[in-house]
Amino acid sequence: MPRISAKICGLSTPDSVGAAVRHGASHIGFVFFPKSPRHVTAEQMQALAAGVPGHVAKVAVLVDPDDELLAAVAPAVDVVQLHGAETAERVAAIGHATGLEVWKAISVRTRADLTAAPSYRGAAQRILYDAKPPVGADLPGGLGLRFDWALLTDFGHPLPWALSGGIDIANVARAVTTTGASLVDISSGVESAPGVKDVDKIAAFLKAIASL
Ligand SMILES: O=C(O)c1ccccc1NCC(=O)[C@H](O)[C@H](O)COP(=O)(O)O
Repeated sequence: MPRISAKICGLSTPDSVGAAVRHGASHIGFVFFPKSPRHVTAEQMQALAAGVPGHVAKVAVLVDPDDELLAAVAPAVDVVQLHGAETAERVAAIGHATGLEVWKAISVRTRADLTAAPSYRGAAQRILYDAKPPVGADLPGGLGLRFDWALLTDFGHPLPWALSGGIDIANVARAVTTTGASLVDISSGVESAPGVKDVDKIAAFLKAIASL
């Protein structure tokens, strides 16, 4: 079992899913957000997820999802990752309704942004710290942006957590050393263009993770 686990996010082709699974991703993410170049439909996700072995957790990345979308995607995944403005009450309700593990993404730019995390205790099972997008950005995540990882150095984490935002093969060792993360999430860093996953980058990244 590697010391550091990795979620490869924003997969939309059989090749990229295959590369993530073959090279040891612990989690694979599917984005349900029409404005995203990584957007997949529930039907596409079901086809992509069909052959994924049980030890690789499938994560549905959702932004303020309604109950209809949740009902469509939940049966085919293991985790729901909420990347919108979901309150703790909504996060808890989604957990109860789906019976799935729920992760809440927190957008971070300053230390003050971290104060949102404790409010999800008892509602989410994990916090995903991601970089805060610029005002007016089309996407709430998947922008390849980093936040100041030193903000997490002495933070008293209220829940299990993962580190996200602008991670790539060149900086992942520093990301892990600085923050103490044991689960990292990557999307743009293993792409050749927005939404286009590069199987060689996926393989190289997961190889690098395994050696940390
Ligand atoms: O990736 C997207 O397009 C996306 C769209 C809408 C909501 C969330 C999205 N991504 C969330 C993720 O989990 C990404 O992996 C995370 O933001 C890190 O992305 P990156 O900085 O590109 O590695």
